[in-house]
Amino acid sequence: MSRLSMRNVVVGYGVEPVLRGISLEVPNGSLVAIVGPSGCGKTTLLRTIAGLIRARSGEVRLGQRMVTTHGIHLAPEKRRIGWVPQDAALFPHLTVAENIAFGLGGGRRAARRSAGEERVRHLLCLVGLSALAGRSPAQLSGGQAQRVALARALASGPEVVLMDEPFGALDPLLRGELRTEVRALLAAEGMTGILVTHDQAEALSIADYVAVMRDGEILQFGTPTEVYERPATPWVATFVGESVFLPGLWRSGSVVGALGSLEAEWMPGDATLGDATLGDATLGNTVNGASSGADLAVGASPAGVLAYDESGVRHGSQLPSEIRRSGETTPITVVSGRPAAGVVGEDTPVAVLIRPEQLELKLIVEPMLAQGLRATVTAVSYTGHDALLELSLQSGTSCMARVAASGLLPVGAEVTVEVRGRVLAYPRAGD
Ligand SMILES: Nc1ncnc2c1ncn2[C@@H]1O[C@H](COP(=O)(O)OP(=O)(O)OP(=O)(O)O)[C@@H](O)[C@H]1O
Repeated sequence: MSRLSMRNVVVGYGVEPVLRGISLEVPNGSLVAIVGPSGCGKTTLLRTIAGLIRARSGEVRLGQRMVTTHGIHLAPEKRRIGWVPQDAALFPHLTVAENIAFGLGGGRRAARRSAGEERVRHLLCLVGLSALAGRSPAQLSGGQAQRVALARALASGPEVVLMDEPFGALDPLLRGELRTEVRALLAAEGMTGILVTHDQAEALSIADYVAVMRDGEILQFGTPTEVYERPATPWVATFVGESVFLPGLWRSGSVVGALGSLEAEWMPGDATLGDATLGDATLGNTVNGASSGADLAVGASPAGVLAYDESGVRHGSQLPSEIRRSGETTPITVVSGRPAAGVVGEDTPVAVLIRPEQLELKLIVEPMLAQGLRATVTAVSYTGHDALLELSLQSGTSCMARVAASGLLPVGAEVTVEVRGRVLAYPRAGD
């Protein structure tokens, strides 16, 4: 069941929309991380859910309640939303317990009265601050203040807790600790959370689902593993993690390029696929009654990319962003796709995604005996637990490999390179 559902939401401050047809289904009790470059609309998305800004069109549903739709805009205080801002924003003249009680509603006076209530004591205990109930915010560390802000947001038992960069101002160690705590707290209260973060690693490590935004659109919504291992587009791949893209040629199920012949999977990507490409795709959201996970066929023609349902009815004209039926256009997200065997033309130029950890390196000790593809280490970026090595392949192509710090190799080392697992092949725009 979806706790939060958004369909086709368009929001803007001026003429140009900032959110351009957002559709999102957040399952009950899950934690969703929203990532995307600065200015792409993450905070605007949270503000829209909270009702702090009116949508121009589209629908927002919280649980069973439609809170935004044509002509309807439920006031923020009636939405049962908890909000955790970046800087805690506690009331300086209220104690810790009173700040938490403020979240129960009724204003400051009511907060002073209800500071000793069972619910407040429970929340103080939940965030580990029972001993500091009587302190003023000025006497708290940054991490403690954020815990109070979280408890305040949870106080009224909201349907959804929105968190806008809640750990942004904290040092990395505390950040790590607090995010684990927040996840546990939301789970303990059975609440649904939406977290905006600038830290991709944080998003991938704590969220049940990650939404990757760019220019007011959600490019991909999926589990951290789906988003990292099967990014919808090359841009998403690069945004969520270290990526190496190498050119190659598609040969029915494999790609031939600088790293030899690699087993590969075709990804529909956001570029034009060329003529007569047809394959399967999985719908990432709910559209016109077709539920999340429904199978679609994806095709491409010179006019654009098309989607078909099981009965062969054409649904869309511009995947992955829209689906059309009976003249109505609904945004969709295709979370996976692959061509029917043999349909992508042989020797179609592709960009191959390789994650640095997919490259296995072996130091060449006996050059005469070494077999396979060779490379030279040209730079080392040491991060403590592991390191990124830049490599120059025999062909002159550069790529990157991640190795454990214990397997660190010096600049100039000669190695053989092998690719672990399947690689992803994206159509190369403009070829
Ligand atoms: N009150 C406002 N009035 C006019 N434009 C605004 C307003 N708030 C935000 N914007 C614009 O809307 C766009 C999206 O802003 P938003 O704050 O939602 O982005 P963001 O992804 O949260 O960015 P960041 O990661 O930097 O916090 C930006 O271009 C911003 O300049």
